[in-house]
Amino acid sequence: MAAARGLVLSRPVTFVTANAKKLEEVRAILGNSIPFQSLKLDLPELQGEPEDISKEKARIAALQVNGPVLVEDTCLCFNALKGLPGPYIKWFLQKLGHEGLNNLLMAYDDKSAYALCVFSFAAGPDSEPITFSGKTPGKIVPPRGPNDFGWDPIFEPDGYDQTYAQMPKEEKNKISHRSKSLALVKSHFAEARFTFDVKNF
Ligand SMILES: O=c1[nH]c(=O)c2ncn([C@@H]3O[C@H](COP(=O)(O)OP(=O)(O)OP(=O)(O)O)[C@@H](O)[C@H]3O)c2[nH]1
Ligand SMILES: [Mg+2]
Repeated sequence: MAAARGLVLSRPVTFVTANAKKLEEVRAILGNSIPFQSLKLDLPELQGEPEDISKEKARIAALQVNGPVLVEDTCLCFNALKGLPGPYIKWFLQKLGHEGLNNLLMAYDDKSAYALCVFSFAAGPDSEPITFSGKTPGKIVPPRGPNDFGWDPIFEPDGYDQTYAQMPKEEKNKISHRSKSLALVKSHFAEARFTFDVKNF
């Protein structure tokens, strides 16, 4: 059936990530709101500002998939360090661990931080990616809770006495950087009136 208005995507959106925990959360947050499939690829990442990193990931992903893609880049930003480690958190976490990340803030009273998630959508290899940013403020604390996703045990969102890791998943998914960013993605899809030509899926 032809769409009355808007853009028709003749292929499902592919969410490209090498991170299974991200995918799990994206599945839980999106539910059936946007039909998507996933592809496990570790995309190269530019250095620089979060939006530019995310957009470039989307450009590379759209070329590889040759169709519509969603990607995201996640940052953990310490206010005392003027936003660092930011997009480099993956490597800081890998090298320093939770204790080392806490130690980075030892010399500062200000332990405040924010989690930032920047999704990018590219309709195809020839389309300029659009970004959607979601931010959750909080603070860096000694680790509490299960250690099954990145820096969740050391991030305590403002207004909560639990770390992301201690919160039930549904609770984290209601207030997280990722869910805020995905809320914007969802409204973009609703406003742009993307229609999925499901017979091609
Ligand atoms: O505790 C966490 N709670 C989260 O909600 C969360 N989201 C991402 N991360 C971690 O932060 C780094 C981002 O780097 P990142 O965006 O480049 O991800 P990635 O390389 O793992 O996957 P991708 O780039 O293939 O999508 C990686 O170490 C991720 O594991 C999180 N940790
Ligand atoms: Mg990455």
